[in-house]
Amino acid sequence: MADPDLAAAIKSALAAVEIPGGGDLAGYAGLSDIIVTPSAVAFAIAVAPGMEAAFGPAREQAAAAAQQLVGTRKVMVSLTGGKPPAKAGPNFSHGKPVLPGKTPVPGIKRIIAAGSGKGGVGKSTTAVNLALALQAEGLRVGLLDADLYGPSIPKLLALEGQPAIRDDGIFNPHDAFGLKVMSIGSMLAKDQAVVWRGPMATSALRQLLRETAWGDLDLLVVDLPPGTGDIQISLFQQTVVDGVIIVSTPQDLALIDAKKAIDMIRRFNVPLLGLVENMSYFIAPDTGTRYDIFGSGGAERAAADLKMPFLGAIPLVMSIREGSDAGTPPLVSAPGGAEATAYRAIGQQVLAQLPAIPR
Ligand SMILES: Nc1ncnc2c1ncn2[C@@H]1O[C@H](COP(=O)(O)OP(=O)(O)OP(=O)(O)O)[C@@H](O)[C@H]1O
Repeated sequence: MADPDLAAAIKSALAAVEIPGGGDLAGYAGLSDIIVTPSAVAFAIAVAPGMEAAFGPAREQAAAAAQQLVGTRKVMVSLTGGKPPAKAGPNFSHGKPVLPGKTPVPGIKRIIAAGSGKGGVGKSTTAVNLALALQAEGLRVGLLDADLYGPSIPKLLALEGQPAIRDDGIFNPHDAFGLKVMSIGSMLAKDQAVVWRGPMATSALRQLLRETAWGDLDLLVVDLPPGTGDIQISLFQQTVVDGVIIVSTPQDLALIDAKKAIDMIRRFNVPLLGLVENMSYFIAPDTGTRYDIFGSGGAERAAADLKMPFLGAIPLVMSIREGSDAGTPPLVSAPGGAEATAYRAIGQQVLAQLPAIPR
């Protein structure tokens, strides 16, 4: 069945799901769009605060009804708190309609995410240095490590200990070089393996995002896990993400994987800010000579093919690896150096792509 037909069939099936207070889910104003991807089907039900438990059975019935129609695709139905939207019409953010179910995170003006098609391409390193680069532009910036399956931000920023928890159960984020930082990694014992099942992962994300005292932030950078899984779906469903940057290495294989991630982001109508090519070229530490070890221009051409901006290239340099491993990113250890300059140029491109941030 074609994707739009499948979404329509699921919506029809939801007419059989009763909701608290009378009526059915298909006709409920808090039902989001039904997103169909090659491997998953996802939608959200926005409910008034305190109504989550009452809507639990409707959520389960909706998931079961959808599962019957979608074969092996994975079904994700999330209940999102906050006020359901008024029936009168859609909300708007930056002139675009906001899907029902999406609620802003109080105090945060913009949210951007760093994603990649596969692991190990330097997404977390890029997210950290991009956050610092945006801070260097005068913004108040936070960083959320949503890579629940392989959190690396605590190491990259040398975060120590666990975040403090206030009496009301809200986390106080870490402060790292002026950034407000939360990572699931700082809540785990060292080297503890994490196996998150879908619902646990999404509720951990919700908690990190919404139960952290971020204060007033101009921008939050979210480090996503690689690929196209529960965390991405959950983030895009529950709040307005102003844009995603895709990090890729120059090898074609990585770009093929990146294409899948890009396709998914487009399906969720989240703006793609552009492609960053990491470990793009090598600079000899002794002579400063540049070597295009994988050929040049691959990611730039790929960005053009994918109709998305090319944000810039980051060299493959030992100082990035060593500084990252030691918890001192280049933006901190050598703010005027070539690496920091490359990240700052990308930060400026990102800001140029985003809607202006009100001050
Ligand atoms: N430009 C670079 N030059 C040299 N080393 C780099 C560069 N970018 C990242 N690295 C190194 O590559 C390794 C992987 O980086 P990182 O953890 O940021 O990748 P990732 O894509 O977030 O991976 P995962 O998704 O598995 O967490 C790290 O050891 C990091 O220090």
